[in-house]
Amino acid sequence: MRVCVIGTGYVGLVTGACLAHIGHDVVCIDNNEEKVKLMKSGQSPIFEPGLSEIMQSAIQSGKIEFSTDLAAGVAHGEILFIAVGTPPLPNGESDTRYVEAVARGIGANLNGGYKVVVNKSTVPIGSGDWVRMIVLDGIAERQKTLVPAGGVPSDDKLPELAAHFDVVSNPEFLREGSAVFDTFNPDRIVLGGNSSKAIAMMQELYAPIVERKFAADQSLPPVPILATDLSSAEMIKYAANAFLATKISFINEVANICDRVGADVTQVAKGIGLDSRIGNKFLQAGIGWGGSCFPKDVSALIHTADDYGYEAQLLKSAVSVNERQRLIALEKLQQVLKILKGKTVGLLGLTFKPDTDDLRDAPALNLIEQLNRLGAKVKAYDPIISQTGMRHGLSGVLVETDAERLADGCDALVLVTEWQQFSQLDYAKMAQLMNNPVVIDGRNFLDPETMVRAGFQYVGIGR
Ligand SMILES: NC(=O)C1=CN([C@@H]2O[C@H](COP(=O)(O)OP(=O)(O)OC[C@H]3O[C@@H](n4cnc5c(N)ncnc54)[C@H](O)[C@@H]3O)[C@@H](O)[C@H]2O)C=CC1
Ligand SMILES: O=C(O)[C@H]1O[C@H](OP(=O)(O)OP(=O)(O)OC[C@H]2O[C@@H](n3ccc(=O)[nH]c3=O)[C@H](O)[C@@H]2O)[C@H](O)[C@@H](O)[C@@H]1O
Repeated sequence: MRVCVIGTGYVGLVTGACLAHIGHDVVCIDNNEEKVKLMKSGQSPIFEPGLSEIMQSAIQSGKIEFSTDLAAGVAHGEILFIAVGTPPLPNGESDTRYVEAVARGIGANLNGGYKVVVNKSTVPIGSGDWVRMIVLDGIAERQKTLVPAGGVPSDDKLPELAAHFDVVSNPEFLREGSAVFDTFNPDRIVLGGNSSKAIAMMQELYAPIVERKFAADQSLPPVPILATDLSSAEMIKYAANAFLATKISFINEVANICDRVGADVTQVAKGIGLDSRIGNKFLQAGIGWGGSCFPKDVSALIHTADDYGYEAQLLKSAVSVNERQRLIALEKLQQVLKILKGKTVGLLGLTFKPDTDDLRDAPALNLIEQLNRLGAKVKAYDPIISQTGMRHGLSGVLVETDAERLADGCDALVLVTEWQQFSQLDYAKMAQLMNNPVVIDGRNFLDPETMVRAGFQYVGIGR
């Protein structure tokens, strides 16, 4: 099928490359010229395992193209994905201006053939109908420009074009760091909309994935497709992220109680996770959830509830537990070192989770800010950020090129991100290079006994 993906970030580029990999003809549009230039040369502007490989093979087989030309993308695609960002506004509400610009642009460039406009971006509930309205506005604006000078505006073609597109909500559930894997191995595909024609086209688009043709385990039953109305699909996305974020806040709260009573949260998580009603995923206690989505999506849902006069108390608590948890490493550093002024703290990891280069709303950023405020010097080593020099949004921290340089002269280390590489460092050597070999394990990732044998004082979260 002919697909156009507008917005080539973590979601758009992965979606475009994966759809090209399974045989569709994809045009990816972005208004960032630098990014488009890079992608045309076969390079991915983001770090995501497996992405460059499938991008390059799709380029070679002619299945994917990159462009800044929205008109050409709209003309090409029978399915048009909107995958631009929806960042948070200061009041927590979702900023939908990029979605609006794209929807208007789609309307202004519709060419008469039937199109499915797909909301892949995470958008406030009700956005499906709103996007339809904006596309219609775009069509109407173009109609006006087609009127000859001095002529009477005519809406003649408007009904025809308006009848030739439908809007579908197709929320995305991929995780950064495993985005390609998640796209080929989804737990479900949600399709919201009221046009059976549009839903049928989406089912055709996803058929190879549904049939597990590109799955890690091809013997699994087909991927469930859930067809819903627009609003329910939009709500499913927010509810899923809010539930997962709340689950993490829950285990972090339990960890803080464990710390006080002398229990070990890693054992407690195992014990409750074996109950199939609870499940063992997303029960890893630590320094809190971050990233580009959990914080903004939970805030947006709270804001939506507020708009309808409902106070989302549980969600607000999940957020406040998380805000406090973001500072737990600082509390522990103060317990061990007492005074932080003049001390040097080394951070192992900067990104909000492993296997990504994404620093958006990373817990490391809060920690750096607070340590600076208290007069500590902060250094960091991150396997990706240290290598690529992608330091956007980073200040008040010296980024070292390896873990031993990081350890040199430190009064404590804090493991912020559980990069797999951090399980294989030469901690005995690192301990010798430090002023004071203390490690705060912000992700309960390291083995306490190994760390003690290496000469460290080990402090975990709730263990
Ligand atoms: N990052 C993630 O893991 C996930 C994100 N989402 C949602 O997907 C959406 C996109 O998120 P990301 O991919 O992280 O965003 P991103 O910020 O990485 O990428 C957005 C892209 O859209 C481009 N763009 C903005 N305005 C444009 C326009 N008018 N025309 C063409 N391109 C334009 C930007 O240049 C950028 O490349 C958001 O709504 C997010 O909540 C959903 C699931 C997972
Ligand atoms: O909407 C989105 O953007 C995406 O948000 C999350 O994906 P992502 O943010 O990429 O990464 P996660 O693996 O969910 O981790 C989010 C945060 O929670 C933290 N986390 C995760 C799991 C856990 O047990 N404990 C914990 O503290 C991570 O360290 C990270 O800071 C969801 O898992 C995806 O399903 C969703 O599509």
